[in-house]
Amino acid sequence: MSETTDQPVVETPHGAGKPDMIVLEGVEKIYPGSTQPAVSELDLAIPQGEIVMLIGPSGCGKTTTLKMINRLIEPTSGRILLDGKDVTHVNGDQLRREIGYVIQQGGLFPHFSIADNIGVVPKMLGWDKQRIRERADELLHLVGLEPSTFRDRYPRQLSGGQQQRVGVARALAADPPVMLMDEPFGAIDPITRERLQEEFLDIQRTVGKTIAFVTHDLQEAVKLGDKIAVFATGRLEQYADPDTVLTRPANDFVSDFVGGGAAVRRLSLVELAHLELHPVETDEAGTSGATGQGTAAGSRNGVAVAEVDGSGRPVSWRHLPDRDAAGTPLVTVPISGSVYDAVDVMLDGCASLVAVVDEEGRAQGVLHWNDLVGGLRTRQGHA
Ligand SMILES: Nc1ncnc2c1ncn2[C@@H]1O[C@H](COP(=O)(O)OP(=O)(O)OP(=O)(O)O)[C@@H](O)[C@H]1O
Repeated sequence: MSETTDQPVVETPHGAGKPDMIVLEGVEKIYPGSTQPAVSELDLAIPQGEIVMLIGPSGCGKTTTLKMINRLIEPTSGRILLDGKDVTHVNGDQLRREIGYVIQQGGLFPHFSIADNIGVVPKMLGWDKQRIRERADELLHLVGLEPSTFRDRYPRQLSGGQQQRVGVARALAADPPVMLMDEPFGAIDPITRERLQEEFLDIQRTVGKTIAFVTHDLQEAVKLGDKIAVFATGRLEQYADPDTVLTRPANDFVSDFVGGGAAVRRLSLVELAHLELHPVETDEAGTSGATGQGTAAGSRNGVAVAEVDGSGRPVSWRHLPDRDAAGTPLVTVPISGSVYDAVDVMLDGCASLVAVVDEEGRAQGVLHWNDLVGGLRTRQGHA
């Protein structure tokens, strides 16, 4: 176990060559009537285009920190810079129009239609109606909601996950460079939450915002964060990339917070697309083994062969080199996922191997349970 240090360990305060978009310098918050700072002498720099996850136990000052960035809460002392400009004393309302903000359950206005919810900030900025309408439709598309179905509905007519998507669309409406997200997926069931996380990463690949994101969930922090800021009460204990936080916790507090299971959590950092997978061949259902499409004669002793449906999607194992194909369930995982997702699918399906499939659902390779203990091999050029 590492020693407890007096200073927060800030290992990667800057992104490689990227300018810092959000900078907190010696920021402190002491609420009226309190003697203890809720946030104490905080230095934090978030590089442009990165997602930084703020995590820590309840009451440690995550939300206070987030709300000081858009000045919903005024810092007692210290400076906040956005894109190099000191915003500590600028007009707060003005500032908040330039910063996207997403909260739990979307925080939508119940009496506004979905389109009007998305258009709140553009309207304040004086955009004309046509432009606001077009922007709302564009963003509904981006977050996976069909505009013609959703634009005229009211928030109560949407599921929690759909409301959350609208919350993200609303925050993006005026294309702010910075987004603040306060447990946006906290109140969503685990399956929907995972889907929203994937979609959020997809959207971020398109929009490239600088994002400060509060979460309670370490797995979420590891999955979404370029960096993780771990807070104890009012204090930053470690600020580093997820792998470093999991493998080299800065002190006993972080070590205890990360807890057991760090090795399993790290599996979500290993992308299937970067792995050397076992080869797989395919036979269309109904064909005999020898004539199946894609099956090289004589190769099937050493190679897994999956039976595929008319669309080329694997449905069952026809041949497995070292086990009974008929008795082994065929489970699949998308190649855009991580080894963690593959393990999850294998455990869920009681399967000792998984077919990794592309976007169309076609088999690209196989990952075996044994690979996890025997050592995962990455493809050349990918660490
Ligand atoms: N308006 C307020 N007035 C007084 N104290 C406050 C106020 N808001 C928060 N606090 C206190 O400041 C501390 C930090 O609160 P904050 O909400 O930032 O924590 P958090 O890490 O976001 O917590 P949680 O994970 O439970 O949401 C807590 O002790 C809280 O009680």
